Amino acid sequence: MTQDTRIARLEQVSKRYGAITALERIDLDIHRGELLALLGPNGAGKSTSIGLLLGLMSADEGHVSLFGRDPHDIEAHRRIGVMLQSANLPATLKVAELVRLTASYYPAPRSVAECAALAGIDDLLARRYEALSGGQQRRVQFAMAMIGRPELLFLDEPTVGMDLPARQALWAAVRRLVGEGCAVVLTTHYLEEAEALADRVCVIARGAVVSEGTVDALRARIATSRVRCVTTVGAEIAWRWPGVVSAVRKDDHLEIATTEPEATVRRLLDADVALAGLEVQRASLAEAFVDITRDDVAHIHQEAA
Ligand SMILES: Nc1ncnc2c1ncn2[C@@H]1O[C@H](COP(=O)(O)OP(=O)(O)OP(=O)(O)O)[C@@H](O)[C@H]1O
Repeated sequence: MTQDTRIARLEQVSKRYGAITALERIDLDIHRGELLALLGPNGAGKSTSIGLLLGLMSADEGHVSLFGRDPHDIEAHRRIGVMLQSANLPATLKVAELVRLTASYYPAPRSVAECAALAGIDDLLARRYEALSGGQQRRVQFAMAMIGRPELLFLDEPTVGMDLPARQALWAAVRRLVGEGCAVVLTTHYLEEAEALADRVCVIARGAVVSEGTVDALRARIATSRVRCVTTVGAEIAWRWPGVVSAVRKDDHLEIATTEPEATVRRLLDADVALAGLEVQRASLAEAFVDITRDDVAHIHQEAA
């Protein structure tokens, strides 16, 4: 018998806010040790899904569980860490005090020093929280979310407001936590963030899961690759080759979309011995996301019109 690795679940869950249906019979499993990226357009139901798993609200229908328990259960809460989009923290406390206070809630927390090093906040410990920049506050919130050695960490748009080095440092820290066996649920609108970190991606739109799989599986839904090079070969010639979906000349570059990149590259090299600057790119997760959610985004815009 295979071991059940599911540590958090939404089963056929519906959630309504008055007349608005935020989630409609959604199923979502989070497995031990995985990094699950929860993606979707604005208003898709990501925060509501997380809110239900955290016990911040109750489902109208269906079943929600956290470590096999009710999500309000204090024992379940001691096994999770949370970084939400907004955090109401006592602003006048120093960062070290905030981190220590959070640690006291957990049975076997990291030391403040270890946590500060991992979150990159050593130089902020003596500062008052309210005096920090937005990006610095996010780093402190991350430290507070992981000081308890959670088995499951919820990160809701964790890198909003962070500069590139801070973002990359957080990615490295998240990778380390996952390497130690911590499961992570990440919501983000930065698709390169999901691409860099996720084992599995779940795309939610209009309250339901519309696509689920590895980053590679989602990218593979887009069959075309881009081939770009400096060449004298004309677009009208490339159009005739098998697999070529489009060919466009931009200054001295030829840009080809093709379902058979290897065959296209072979043709190009045969046709032009002086060809230079060859680039071949598979579809990105961002392109796959646009494709998967195209109908839903169009629907949202129609409703707004
Ligand atoms: N407190 C609330 N009262 C009424 N409607 C709400 C409330 N919270 C969320 N909604 C609605 O429920 C739907 C799902 O919202 P939710 O915040 O879960 O989406 P999201 O995917 O997290 O969006 P975003 O990417 O914008 O954060 C939206 O239509 C939203 O307007």
